[in-house]
Order: sequence, then structure tokens, then C-alpha cells
Amino acid sequence: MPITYEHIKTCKQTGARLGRVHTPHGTFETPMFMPVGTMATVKTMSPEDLKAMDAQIILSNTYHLWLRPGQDIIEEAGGLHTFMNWDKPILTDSGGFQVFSLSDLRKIEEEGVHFRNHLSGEKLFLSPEKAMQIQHSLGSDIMMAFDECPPYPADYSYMRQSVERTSRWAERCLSEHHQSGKSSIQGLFGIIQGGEYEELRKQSAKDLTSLDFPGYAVGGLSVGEPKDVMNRVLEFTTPLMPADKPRYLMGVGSPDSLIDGVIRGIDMFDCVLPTRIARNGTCMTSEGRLVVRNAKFARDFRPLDENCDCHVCRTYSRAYIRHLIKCEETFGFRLTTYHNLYFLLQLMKKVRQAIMEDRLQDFRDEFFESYGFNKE
Ligand SMILES: Nc1nc(=O)c2cc3nc(NCCN4CCCCC4)[nH]c3cc2[nH]1
Ligand SMILES: [Zn+2]
Repeated sequence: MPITYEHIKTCKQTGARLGRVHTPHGTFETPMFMPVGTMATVKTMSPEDLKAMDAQIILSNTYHLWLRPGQDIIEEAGGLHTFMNWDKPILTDSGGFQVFSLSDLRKIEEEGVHFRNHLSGEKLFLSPEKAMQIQHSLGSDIMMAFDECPPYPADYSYMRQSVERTSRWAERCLSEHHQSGKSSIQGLFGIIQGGEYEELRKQSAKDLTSLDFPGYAVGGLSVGEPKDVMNRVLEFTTPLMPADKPRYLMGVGSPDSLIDGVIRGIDMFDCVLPTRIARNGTCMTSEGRLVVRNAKFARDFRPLDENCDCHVCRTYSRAYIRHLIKCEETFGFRLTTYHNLYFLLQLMKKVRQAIMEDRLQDFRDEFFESYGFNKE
């Protein structure tokens, strides 16, 4: 069993859990945020930067690495860990979401998905088996099943058909995985779909938990639905997921959504938000978002966040970082990216501490107050 979950405690104030996930490349504590390294790099960060900020696991993408450089090159390099010089855990998304969000979709069939390469326009085909073969070549510690992430909103009948097909695809992923001979060194998580429909979430959870996955994700969220819809879906979905296995909410990364997801029983998160907004000069701080490229910071020699102890905040000023961003200097993007990732990783460390002290609801209220979120 390459992936195991160790439950440490449940917060007495909320449903939040403290745990550890053991993988072939090491253990990470949960609740945990995963920096996204789509093209085998967390944009502008080195592995040393990621270790300095105590990132314990990163995410990469099957779809992108299949297209460029190709999984055969990465396999020849000895796998993704060696290729990118990251010796801690790696989770790879299966390509389901990327196909639907990046390519002009041609057709979803029982066998798989026909679409065009979003770079070259060439016709491509991705199936559950192919998605598993690519992830086996990459050698990720945690692989994701190949699923359909339906658009939001989607009507009930479409969603039901999609859930049933995703469940059949999950079975095909599992059998491909067991036939690969890699099931002792790589783990596979199932992805629960069903949109905002409780009956379909129940059906999807029943189908997938009847198959023995070492962990489960909640898919089909963070696709444009309002936050209260996401929170409602989590409230009736996480109780359907095994308590003794990791629960992963895909594509979620704003500070309020992370805290609210943890309170509803989620252990793992990933999102491009911190790294993406960093590259347009927007920073997450304890007092809310700070758009450092704004002219008002031209002579502001304070750190990005006066409550942050990261290397960037101890060394550089808003004025200097604003200057670099305005000049499109790569070093500027490195500084905002480092701080944003550090901010979210520190937030998760404070969340784990609050769970240990049974005060996560209080922590949520304090954080929302200072960050400027409404505390509804
Ligand atoms: N295999 C798979 N299945 C999903 O249902 C899924 C659902 C997802 N939902 C998101 N949302 C990403 C939202 N992100 C927010 C910041 C800007 C870019 C988009 N990523 C996802 C990835 C996913 N991967
Ligand atoms: Zn900082």
C-alpha cells in the first residue's frame, strides 16, 4: 500500500482533521496546500526555494507533460522526480480537467476523449488507460483517475450520465493500474463528481468508495460556482468519503476557501492562484490582497506584509518589488511568488496548529476579520 493516511486528531470546534499522508517519497502533514508545477516547475521557484518554504508536496499535470516534453523523455530521465530534481512527493492530475479547460473539445465517448492539441491543433485522444500509462511513466507518488469535470452549471441529466461514465472510467483506471505492476510504488486517488446535485454526489461517492482507492478527491468544483454552492456541496460530500483516507479538494486555493474547506473535512488542496496572481504583481497579505504594482507603493519601503517572516518580507521593500514588476523583471515575479506560496503554506501551518488547539472556528473568525473577508 504505497499511500497511507494517519489520522492524528479531529478539531473539537469543527469537523477539521489533523493527519499525515505517507508516500514513497516521504510524508506530508495535512491539512496541506500543494504548489502547482504544471510544466515540471513551480513557475520561477527552484526546488531549493520550495524546500526553504517547507513545501512538502507539489502537483504536476499529465496533459501538459504528455504534450511537452512527452512522457517518454521523462521516463528516460528516470521519472519526474529525477527530471525536475524534486525528491519529495509529487501528485499528478490526470488530464481530465485540462482537456476540458484548454482544448477545443471534439468529442467525449465511452472509450475516451477526442480533442485537439491546444498548441499545435493536431488531433489527440486520451483514455483512462492512456492517462494511467502517462502517469506511470512520470512516476508520481499520487496519480488521479481520469474523469470528466463537467462545466458549471450542467443540467441533472447530463451530470448523471457524466457521473456514471466517470465511475466506469475509474474502474478502468484501477484495473490498468493493477496490471501495470506499479501499484506497489504509486497510489491512485478516485475523483468524486456530481456537480451541485446531492443525489449524484452520493451515487459517485458510492461507486468510487466501493472501489479500493487509497484516497479520494472532490472534483467538479472551483469551476465558477458561487462559494456558498461549493461549501454546501462539501457539507454533504465529505461525510460520504472514508474518514481513514485523505480527502483532496481539486483546484482550490484562496485563503477563505482553504479554511472553509478544512472546516468541512478536506485535507489536501492545490491551486495556481498564488503563483498566477504573483506574476501580475498581486500579493496575499495578512491584511488582504496587495497589488504591489499600484503607484501608491512607489515610495513605500515597508515589506509586502509586516506580519510575514519570509525571506522576501525580511529583505525587500514594496517600492523595490513594485519597480521590478513594472519593469517585468523576472526577479520581481520570483519575490511575489515566493511570498504568496510562503503565505499559503504558513496559513496551513496555522490552521494545523488551530486544529491541535481545538480553536479552528476562532482562528477562522480572526483571520477573516484581518484579511477583510465577510464572516457570514
Ligand atoms: N481531474 C480533475 N477533475 C476535476 O474535477 C478537477 C476540478 C478542478 N477545478 C479546478 N479549478 C481551478 C480553478 N482555478 C482557480 C484559479 C485560476 C485558474 C483556475 N481545477 C480542477 C482540476 C480538476 N482535475
Ligand atoms: Zn512574506
